[in-house]
Amino acid sequence: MSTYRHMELTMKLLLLHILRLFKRGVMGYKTLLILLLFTMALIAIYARSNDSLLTSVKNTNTGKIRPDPEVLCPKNLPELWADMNSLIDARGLYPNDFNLKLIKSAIRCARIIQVEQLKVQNTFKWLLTLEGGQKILFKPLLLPKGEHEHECNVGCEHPEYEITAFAINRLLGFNNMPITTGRQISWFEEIFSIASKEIKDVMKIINTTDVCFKLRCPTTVRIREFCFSRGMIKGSAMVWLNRTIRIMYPKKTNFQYHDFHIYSRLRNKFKNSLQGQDGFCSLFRSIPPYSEDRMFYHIIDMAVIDYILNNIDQRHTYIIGDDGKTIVNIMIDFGQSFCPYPLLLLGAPIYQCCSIRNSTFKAVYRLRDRLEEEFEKETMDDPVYPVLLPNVFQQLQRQLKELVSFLDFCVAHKGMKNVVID
Ligand SMILES: Nc1ncnc2c1ncn2[C@@H]1O[C@H](COP(=O)(O)OP(=O)(O)OP(=O)(O)O)[C@@H](O)[C@H]1O
Ligand SMILES: [Mn+2]
Repeated sequence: MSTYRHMELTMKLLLLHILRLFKRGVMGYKTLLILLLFTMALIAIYARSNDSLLTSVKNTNTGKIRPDPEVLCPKNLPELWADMNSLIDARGLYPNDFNLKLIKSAIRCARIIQVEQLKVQNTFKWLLTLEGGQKILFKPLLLPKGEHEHECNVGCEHPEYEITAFAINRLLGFNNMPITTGRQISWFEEIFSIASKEIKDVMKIINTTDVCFKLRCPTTVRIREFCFSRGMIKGSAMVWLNRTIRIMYPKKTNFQYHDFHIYSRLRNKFKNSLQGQDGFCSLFRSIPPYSEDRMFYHIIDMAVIDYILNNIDQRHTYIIGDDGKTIVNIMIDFGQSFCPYPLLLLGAPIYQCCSIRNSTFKAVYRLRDRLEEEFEKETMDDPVYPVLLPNVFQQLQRQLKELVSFLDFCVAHKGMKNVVID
């Protein structure tokens, strides 16, 4: 029971006791009056303190919400968001020389003006509108870092892996994942006053300082309560693309990128093709749009990142460019990364096809030699820092090394000029 509920009951009992004593003639009118006045004063003080509880939490948290006082919050937000959105083209979502630091600090500290609950799929998520109009997909960190609720994180996902995926996507020069960073949000200071009844109904305020909600991870029976101390919620914040997002389903077949995956083996007609048969890659390449180089090598890039992150959930996803025609390949959905089991088949597009873009090939080897320092540089100022626990980071290092060994194998068997494509 909360302290306040306790106080309320104690005061009611005190009142009853005073009245009982008066009835028994133990006290006179004067004593009764004094005691009643004293009790009423106590109730008034209690009511005031209860009323100001939200404010008092708010006050103690002031100054702690902004992640890093060193990073100034950008002022010209509407222009900043507009510039960012105008940079999307067929090559990706932002250019190599883009000022990510500035955008990330804007995502971390811009005022939240609207919050919507997105239909809960695998992950509890809010769609936030930040000052200047940019929408952000916010997924709170629920499970403790490194804890696996279910095999391969199906069910309750890990939003810190979205932040990791963005860093790796960036370090490999793909630049096709929507910009993602950690953000800390205060329920009391930033959400409460703008939240709809639907959102407030989900959240429970306990002891008026901790905010909790109950959630059943879709694949598990158990309902868990997740609590945020002082209402401070950390999570991943991803730029929302105001576009139609589509998943690639090649025409006249149910054959798609997922067909390489161990998890989709059961659902597709090509299940036997996955068992390392040589013909699989040429079959894949003969199916539009994978007959087109740009599409095929995007699949290889996806396999690179999925292998490094041991992620089972990615699909070939794209948006349409400003001209209404061009396909812009993007990468999303990494909350199920770092499956604790080795999933060799995630690397099938690499070791079966043995064909990769020169830029990806070089970036993979470069990253292998500098992963620790580069990842640290990308994430050191993140509010969710350290983004990965040491054992998960070691898994990342291991997976990257294995990926390099696939490429070594390809080069040894097919020769560099047949593996690396310009
Ligand atoms: N940055 C984004 N911009 C626009 N739409 C997005 C973005 N990220 C995700 N979406 C849309 O929201 C859907 C759900 O997002 P996401 O896959 O990240 O959530 P999830 O809870 O992990 O769901 P899933 O069950 O598919 O794993 C996506 O399929 C996509 O259509
Ligand atoms: Mn997901």
